[in-house]
Amino acid sequence: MSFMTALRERWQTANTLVCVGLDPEPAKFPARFANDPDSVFAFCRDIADATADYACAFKPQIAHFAALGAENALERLIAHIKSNHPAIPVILDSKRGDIGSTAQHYATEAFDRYGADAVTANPYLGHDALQPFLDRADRGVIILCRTSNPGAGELQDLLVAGRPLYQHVAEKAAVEWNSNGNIALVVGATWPEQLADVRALVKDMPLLVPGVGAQGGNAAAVVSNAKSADGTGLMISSSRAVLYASHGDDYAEAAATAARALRDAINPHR
Ligand SMILES: O=c1ccn([C@@H]2O[C@H](COP(=O)(O)O)[C@@H](O)[C@H]2O)c(=O)[nH]1
Repeated sequence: MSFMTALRERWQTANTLVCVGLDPEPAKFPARFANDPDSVFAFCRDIADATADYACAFKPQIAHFAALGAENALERLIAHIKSNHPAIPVILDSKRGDIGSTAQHYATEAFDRYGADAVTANPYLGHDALQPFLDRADRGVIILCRTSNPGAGELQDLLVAGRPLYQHVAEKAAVEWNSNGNIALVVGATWPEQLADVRALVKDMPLLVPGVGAQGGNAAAVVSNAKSADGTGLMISSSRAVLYASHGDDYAEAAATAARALRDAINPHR
């Protein structure tokens, strides 16, 4: 099943728009993991299992694994999710972008090495650099459009032909680049007005929306401004606020409670 079909099915059957981010930081793990050489895998597995009922997608962030030399843990984590939660698509957040011949290797890394259903990608190099990802029609390509960080507007809001650059990205993604129907966009929860602008440009295209929780974005405003016509269209992603809801032995239950609370904050506004 393609990423887009799996995502749409998951939105409907699980009634959730929550994407659970998997960003391991061993210094924040509960004490019980202190002497566990496999703590990165074990902690993320426990969080995924505890939050699965509330997740429309999981989003491991590759730098959090690579910085620890824990790529093997990432491979096993994605394999675990696919075996135990096969209805929940996995987004590899790696924000890749390079010339086409190299991008081909990044596509192989994301989709074949790690087995991700979707990958985040940087559009700055242009269409040809995205093509190796876009060619994998069964996988999702989630393109950075208006990121959640404080400095996002420095380049993304620059006026080009009278409109901010991020709107050109949204329009090209929707009109020129999406021949396989496998594109989604990243727009930060911290920018509700820009979310509304992007939604108006891309119709029902899915949006990955990081920035609720630790970055302070308002989930209700995200949904009101950016839901699609049928009240879905969003993967509202939270990492630290879910992962580290408790540093004690109740870490998994606390993560489940945080994910459920986010779902319940979202759904009344759909
Ligand atoms: O614009 C963007 C794009 C990606 N991210 C990633 O999402 C999570 C956010 O983590 P929180 O702990 O929920 O703040 C993280 O992996 C980022 O790399 C983003 O924040 N903004």
